[in-house]
Amino acid sequence: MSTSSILLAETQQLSFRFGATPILHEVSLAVPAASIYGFLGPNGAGKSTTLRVLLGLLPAPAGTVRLFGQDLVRQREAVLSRVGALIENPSLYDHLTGRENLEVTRRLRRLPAARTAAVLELVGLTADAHRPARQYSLGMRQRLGIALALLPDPELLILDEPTNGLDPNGIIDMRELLLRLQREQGKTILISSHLLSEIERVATHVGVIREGKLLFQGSLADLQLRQADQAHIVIETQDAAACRQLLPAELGEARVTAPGTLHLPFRTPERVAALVQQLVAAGQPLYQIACRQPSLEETFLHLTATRS
Ligand SMILES: Nc1ncnc2c1ncn2[C@@H]1O[C@H](COP(=O)(O)OP(=O)(O)OP(=O)(O)O)[C@@H](O)[C@H]1O
Repeated sequence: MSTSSILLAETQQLSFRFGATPILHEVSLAVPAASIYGFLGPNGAGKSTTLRVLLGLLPAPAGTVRLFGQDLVRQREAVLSRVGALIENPSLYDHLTGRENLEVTRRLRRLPAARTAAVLELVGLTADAHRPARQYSLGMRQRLGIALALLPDPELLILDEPTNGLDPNGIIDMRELLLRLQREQGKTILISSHLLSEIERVATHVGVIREGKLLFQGSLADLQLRQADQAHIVIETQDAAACRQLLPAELGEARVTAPGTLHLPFRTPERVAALVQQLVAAGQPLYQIACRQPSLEETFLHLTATRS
């Protein structure tokens, strides 16, 4: 089996209810080893719930959640010892310095003394380690939270919306940290966000969830392919409605978006050429014709838009 096909975190047909309210519907998440897996969806989609089930913080139906190929329920302690997590904001002692915050946890967990300096370095907080946590910016607090999660040197990091509320510099720092952890430390990172733009530059894989259902899962390249599928052409003419009437077979699925503008799905260049010929033959002026491809963000928004 190749490295990329080994799954470090996996749910199969995971369904979950809070009381009588169904929250997750048969979610089959597959997080490959060495990936940065962006788990995306709007607020309330079920991201945190899924991550909590993966971390054993919410009860999981037996046999449906695996970490490192092992059943979470049966091997709970063994597998969770290999996972580091930051869920919501980190709990910090504000009066203690960054270094002291780490030391408290390191001693409690009986980890080697060298780990504190190592994780401070990794998250870029060495120079600020002597300052009380209360003086830290939100971005620094999040990075200290990640340092805490990294103390036992876990193979898998699970981060729930770590960029929430960060300013652009904080987002850039976080992006660089994630890349460093994956590339230099070989970590696998599962990170949730409601904004594609915050993670599209670092994610290798994405899962898109809406209303508790996984709508898309694959590599970022797969999402880009889906984007290519949604390309369409825009025709500027004099009377869009008249063109549609003249060529019902060719323009039946076109949308008239302005008196002289038609939008229709792009199929092949040959079909575009044929359409242009037919419009001209029918005596319709063609002012402009363009092929438009939605951005990755538009593809994501289209996926997550609530359908009526
Ligand atoms: N303890 C709870 N009891 C009942 N319902 C809950 C509980 N926690 C979350 N929910 C509901 O479960 C659904 C999914 O919430 P979840 O927090 O997993 O979404 P999310 O995608 O992480 O969104 P957000 O970014 O807003 O946290 C929401 O409708 C939420 O109201």
